[in-house]
Amino acid sequence: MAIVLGDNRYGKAEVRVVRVDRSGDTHTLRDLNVSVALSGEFAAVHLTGDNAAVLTTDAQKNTVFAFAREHGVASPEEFGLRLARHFVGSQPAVRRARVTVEEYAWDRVPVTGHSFVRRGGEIRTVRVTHDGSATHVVAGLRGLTVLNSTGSEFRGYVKDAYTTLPETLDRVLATEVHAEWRHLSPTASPEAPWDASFTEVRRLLLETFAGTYSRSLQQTLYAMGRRVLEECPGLGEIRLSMPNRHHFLADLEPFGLDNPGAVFYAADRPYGLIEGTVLRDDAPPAEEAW
Ligand SMILES: O=c1[nH]c(=O)c2[nH]c(=O)[nH]c2[nH]1
Repeated sequence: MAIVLGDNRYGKAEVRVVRVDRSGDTHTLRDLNVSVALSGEFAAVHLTGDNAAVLTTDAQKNTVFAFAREHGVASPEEFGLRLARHFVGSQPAVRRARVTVEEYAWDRVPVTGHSFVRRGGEIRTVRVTHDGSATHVVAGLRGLTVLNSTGSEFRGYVKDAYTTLPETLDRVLATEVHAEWRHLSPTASPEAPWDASFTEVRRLLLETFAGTYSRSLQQTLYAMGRRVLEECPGLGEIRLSMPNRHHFLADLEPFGLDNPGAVFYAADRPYGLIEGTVLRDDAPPAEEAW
């Protein structure tokens, strides 16, 4: 009996690359999750610790970003083919490359040429509270994921000993809106046009996110809440919770490539979490509604 190495592969999993094409006023967006798995002549790596044949998973990740910049992303198939052929063609030890690509679909928000809403994943919510006399309806949504590929800056903040974030005049602003709004009691009857009301608030949130030039996500949050209350007199209060889904500019300088807002790394965690309530100052408080 001998113990032997069986099937094996290695690579970088879930490279979250976002390619923005800014040619013209109307931007286009490709949002991919790319995984690479290489296999071939890698017995020595496992058996003796000899790394001579290893193309690092870090380099594989860099290749994904560099190819997105150099060649663009015409389709996930084209991008996957280009990568797989590159790894097999350039590395003698690699006999097989498996490139897995997930694409997240975004629809345009027609207000601007640079605003997008992600397809799917959105949930409408309702909380009804009734105690025999008073009734409260809190309607809402979560998972409304939106992105502006320009029209957002962030600067002028505190620079303490631990601040390293560079100021920016142009960044991607993306968030997953979680919003709940409280209907004032007089409108809280079963016959009220609830669907129309929901559609209207959702439209206002989306349009305001898209149409607001942002100096911070906090400012955008307030603008969204304010617009909803201005347009919907039957609402007393809106609570918003908005994670800042950071999109960091990929550093392509080591590969001799510039990156004028074209290729981003969509970070998963940690994320900034921006939360706030916007309310009418004359609305009766109703903590029990929440
Ligand atoms: O819109 C932002 N608000 C912040 O408070 C913040 N903090 C940070 O690091 N980036 C951002 N962006």
